Amino acid sequence: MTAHGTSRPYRSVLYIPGSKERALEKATGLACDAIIFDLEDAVAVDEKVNARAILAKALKEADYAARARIVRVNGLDTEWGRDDLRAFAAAIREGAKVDAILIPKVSRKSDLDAVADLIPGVPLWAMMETALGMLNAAEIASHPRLEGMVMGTNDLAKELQSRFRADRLPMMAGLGTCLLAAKAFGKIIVDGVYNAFKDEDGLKVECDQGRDMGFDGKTLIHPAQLEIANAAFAPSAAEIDLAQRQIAAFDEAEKAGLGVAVVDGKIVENLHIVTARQILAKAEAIAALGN
Ligand SMILES: CC(C)(COP(=O)(O)OP(=O)(O)OC[C@H]1O[C@@H](n2cnc3c(N)ncnc32)[C@H](O)[C@@H]1OP(=O)(O)O)[C@@H](O)C(=O)NCCC(=O)NCCSC(=O)C[C@H](O)C(=O)O
Ligand SMILES: [Mg+2]
Repeated sequence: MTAHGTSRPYRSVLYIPGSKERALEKATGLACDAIIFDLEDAVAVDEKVNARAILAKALKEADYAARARIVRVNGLDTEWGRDDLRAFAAAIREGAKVDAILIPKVSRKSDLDAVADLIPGVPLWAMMETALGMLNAAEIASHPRLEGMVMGTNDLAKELQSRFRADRLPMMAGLGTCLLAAKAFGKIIVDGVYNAFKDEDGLKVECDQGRDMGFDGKTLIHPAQLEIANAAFAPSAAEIDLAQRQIAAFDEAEKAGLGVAVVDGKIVENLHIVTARQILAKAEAIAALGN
């Protein structure tokens, strides 16, 4: 379940530079659950103002259907941040469909307050990518306007001066801390990007690790990464089958006045049924998307 008790999938969350008209158009037909329309690091300084206008137009005119539309603005400590927020507050009033505003490099809860005042009524998401943000993850997650968190593992690696490892050992303290914070406050949390976008095997390893940890999905930078993320973060056929059998066995146990059932040699209690129902709800939500 996500923040609002729904099972909206966030298996694949694709970044698209706000300046790239071809990619903005292409995304209307891509099998991603959500799109981060980026005005920050994917957009060159000379393109910042132009990208804002291109993106506002796309979000008014293009049909992104069920995909969640998340706009990543520039930080308020840059010359573009305030104008990005003003432009999108106006675009939303004029009919642009925006599901959330994503704020980069959130380090404190007060970073969210500053944005919340400038764009009332729109859910906020936070990029978790600074060392201070890791230390303040719980208070950031507790913000009432916050709906989701996105790991920014490139910026985090830069701050930590860590090196890439396939097992992501240097990232684990930050990933785990943010995951705990998001889950404690019922927020969505998606994993960071895998930069080597032609390396399918490496991406699969990272997606499986993120799924095992409990992330809702993975941020992606190229359409070629969608299929692997969608598969990794969807309930597998075996998980669906087990969930169905657990629910049936537990129903039978309850009818017999018992609080515990046994399936495949393992105990099933009420808490496992909560998980089983979540798995089935997510599978249904994905089936409804048709991809
Ligand atoms: C990585 C890329 C620069 C590669 O671009 P390109 O060489 O053009 O790729 P292809 O020729 O293979 O593209 C094939 C077609 O796919 C479309 N395309 C490419 N990327 C996207 C995309 N992201 N979304 C939608 N469509 C896309 C191309 O237009 C081609 O279409 P067609 O003309 O029909 O053939 C490029 O993929 C790219 O720019 N990716 C996004 C990079 C990005 O957003 N970076 C910022 C986010 S990462 C980050 O900042 C995370 C965080 O903050 C942190 O700190 O970690
Ligand atoms: Mg970043």
